[in-house]
Amino acid sequence: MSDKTVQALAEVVGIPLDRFLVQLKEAGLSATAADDIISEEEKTQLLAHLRKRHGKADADTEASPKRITLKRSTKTELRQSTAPGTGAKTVSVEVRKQKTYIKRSEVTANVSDEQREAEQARQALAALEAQKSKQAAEDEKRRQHEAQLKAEAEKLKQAAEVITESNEPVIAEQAPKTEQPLIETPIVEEPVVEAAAEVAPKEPEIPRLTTEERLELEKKERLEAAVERTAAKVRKAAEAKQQTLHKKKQDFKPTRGPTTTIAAATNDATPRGKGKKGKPGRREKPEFEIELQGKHKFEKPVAPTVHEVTIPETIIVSDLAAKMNIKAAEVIKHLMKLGIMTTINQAIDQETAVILVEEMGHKAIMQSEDDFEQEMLAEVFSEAEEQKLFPRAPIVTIMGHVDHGKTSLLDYIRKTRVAAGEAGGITQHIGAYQVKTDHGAVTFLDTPGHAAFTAMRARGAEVTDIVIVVVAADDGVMPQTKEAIEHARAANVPIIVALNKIDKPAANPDKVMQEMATLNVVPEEWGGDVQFLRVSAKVGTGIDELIEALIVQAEVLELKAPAEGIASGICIESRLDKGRGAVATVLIQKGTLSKGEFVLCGHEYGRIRAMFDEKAQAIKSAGPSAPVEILGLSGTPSAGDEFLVVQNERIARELAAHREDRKKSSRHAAAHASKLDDVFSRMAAGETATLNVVIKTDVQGSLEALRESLVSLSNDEVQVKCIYGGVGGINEGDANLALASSAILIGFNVRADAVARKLIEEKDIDLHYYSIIYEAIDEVKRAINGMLAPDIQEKIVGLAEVRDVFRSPKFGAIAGCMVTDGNVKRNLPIRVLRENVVIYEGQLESLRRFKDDVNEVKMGMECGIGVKNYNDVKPGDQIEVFERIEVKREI
Ligand SMILES: Nc1nc2c(ncn2[C@@H]2O[C@H](COP(=O)(O)OP(=O)(O)OP(=O)(O)O)[C@@H](O)[C@H]2O)c(=O)[nH]1
Repeated sequence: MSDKTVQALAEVVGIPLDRFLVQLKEAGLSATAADDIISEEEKTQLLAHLRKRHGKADADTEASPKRITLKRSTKTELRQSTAPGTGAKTVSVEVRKQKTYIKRSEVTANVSDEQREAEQARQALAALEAQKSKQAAEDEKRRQHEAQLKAEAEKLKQAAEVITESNEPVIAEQAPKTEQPLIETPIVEEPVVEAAAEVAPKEPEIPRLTTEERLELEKKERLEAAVERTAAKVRKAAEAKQQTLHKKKQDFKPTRGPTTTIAAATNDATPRGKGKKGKPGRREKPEFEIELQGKHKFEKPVAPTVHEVTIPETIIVSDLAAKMNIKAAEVIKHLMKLGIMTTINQAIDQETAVILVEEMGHKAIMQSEDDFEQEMLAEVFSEAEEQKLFPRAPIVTIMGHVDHGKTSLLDYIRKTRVAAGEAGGITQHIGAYQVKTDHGAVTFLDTPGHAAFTAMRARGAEVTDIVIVVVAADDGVMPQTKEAIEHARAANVPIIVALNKIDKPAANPDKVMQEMATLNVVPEEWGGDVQFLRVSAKVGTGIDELIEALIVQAEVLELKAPAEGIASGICIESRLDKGRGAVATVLIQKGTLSKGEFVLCGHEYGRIRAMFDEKAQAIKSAGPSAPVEILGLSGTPSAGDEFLVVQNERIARELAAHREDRKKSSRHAAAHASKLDDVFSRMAAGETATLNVVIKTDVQGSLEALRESLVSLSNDEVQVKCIYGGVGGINEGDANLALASSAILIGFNVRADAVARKLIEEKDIDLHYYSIIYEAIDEVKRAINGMLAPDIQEKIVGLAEVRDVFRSPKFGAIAGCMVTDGNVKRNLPIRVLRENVVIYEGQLESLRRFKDDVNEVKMGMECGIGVKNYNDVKPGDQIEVFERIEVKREI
């Protein structure tokens, strides 16, 4: 044990300091002040002195402890005199290690017994008073605190029961201890001890709390308070949940399955929370429970929803997914299971879509492309009665070879015939005009050339009634003359031949007639069925006769149309006018079109704000075969688009939207253009017995050979029909013709130009390039017989345009090129094209970028190309790089 100060020791033994100092002095110790240190020896000396003073034998001194040690529990015997004259009573005293001690009365040796007793009683009372008031204050404080806690969580007290209960014994434990006469030192005969022993049981000493104990107590109190608060929260939340659930149960309607699920789930969770007996257990998604009380709540579907999915002839994957209310990725995944690889923007056919939809548990409703339109149109025509048919003016297109006078002829007719009869003449070109004669009217489509004619046909618009084939009498039949004839025949439109430039001395109409006859266009005067008229677009010779011939032909054709009722027709051309908006020239085919009516044209619609004729005069209405300009459409429709009057804007809008959708789908859908691959299957299905081909070759000789060979492949089951054959590269007209006639395009040593390529790609026209005749024949033969073998197809991998030609002593002619498409690769075979016709086939000798030899040059880059064994490359030529790949085919 360490040395202590006088003050500390006085406190330990519970004697007032000044009295303790006196005792020290009596014991002969040197310490005189409170701060003086008392050593262990001095302590022993003090103890010996005290013992001596209290009458203990000196002999005891030997056995007495040499030091004062506070033991945890020591038992000693005290002798106490109960009354004067009686013997002393032995009291057994147990000393426990306590942190609080009873204050002992000051013992003074010098005072008399009475005085001592009085003094002791006074001091004991004072101490008691002080302790009592202190204890009372502490009790009051605790009571207040408890009252506060109880007020806070009165209802939830049991939540904190365990803790409260567990605390109580602690306090109770302390109480009995205070009742025990705890004496620091066994000074038996000291009256002070007597007093203490007597007083203590009556008025229990209140333990004086040390700082540590106070802190401990405060800590416990804080903990209790925290527990009470948390318990209160838990209780509150539990009550709220209980109320909500109760309310939910009351609100529950049998039809609302999802709510039941949630309620049940929440109910299950409740006991779990309570299981921890008031302890704040982990609550699962409290926000969710709070949300339940609000209006917005998630209702989890309990059963799969079956959608009725209308499926058009083709449908884009993303649209199909939207109709089933699922993600496109799901559709793609299911399609993959069906063995079909698609992308989100790809169209799938109706049959596949139906299988998929049914597989996914929905109901598929097959819808024809025209179902909706027919439905709507039925609405349009519901009021239309059987209309009486009246003869109508023929609609005429002029075709012919370059410079043979098509435009001149149209101009002459327009200027003379229209301007002569009508004041003001034609002030603007609107794509079509009408000529009136004594015998009737004739409508000319002011778009000369077979390209426009076929383009319109390719869009499905059969507008023309009669074709005038113009042949310059001084020039004769030329390639485009033949094309014009082929196109007219393909459209099954009667021909009238205008032998133009008859005013020219060199004109030789008989020679032209002969040439035409070889093309199976035999003049009437020679016993044929085609009218030939000698005209001059320059001087006007034979123009009247030409118009008369047209009227006669129209009569033969018995062209008739209802003059009244709902109007319909074809859009000839359209443009966007700065001041007037969308302007469309339409050709009325049926009925009467009036200003103010709602019109649907292609996927544009609107109310006709104004209507003009070819002389730009405002008109209120127009009948069959009349070309008119209309204002008020939402946009510019395409040439060949059908127009139709509808009852109201709603129908116009809905039909327009439907057509727009259709257009979107058809753009993605596989084109319906004929394919060599599926000829046999179509034949087998009884769909076709004809294989139409359009042939373009490098030279006339190849054309004839190929045409004859292909046509001769016809058998009892299938007929190969050459719709058109010509010399030169494949142009837009050829592509349109192939599309319009569902024909296969064959290019023999020729290539398609850029415009044609675009169209071929867009419409997915079946184009085949050949450089060996028997290969072409063989392939068509196999297609007919349904024996398509693995096909060696040529794939064009790159195209370079020759910009300049240099001479190199080493390589000869080097073509300075720009790669315009794909990649030019050094090791692949090449062809040199001039005006889309193959002029050479061979290998590359060198491929350079600047001075470096390279293996590949990409699109948009310049390069130098040396062609092996060929030095005749010219600027403007194209060098085509191709490879042969094997494609397995299926029928
Ligand atoms: N002498 C004479 N010249 C004519 C006649 N018709 C047209 N021409 C001339 O032939 C040339 C070509 O006439 P166009 O009307 O441009 O021929 P086109 O067929 O329309 O030509 P493209 O538009 O290039 O296809 C012009 O110089 C006309 O003046 C005619 O009957 N007699």
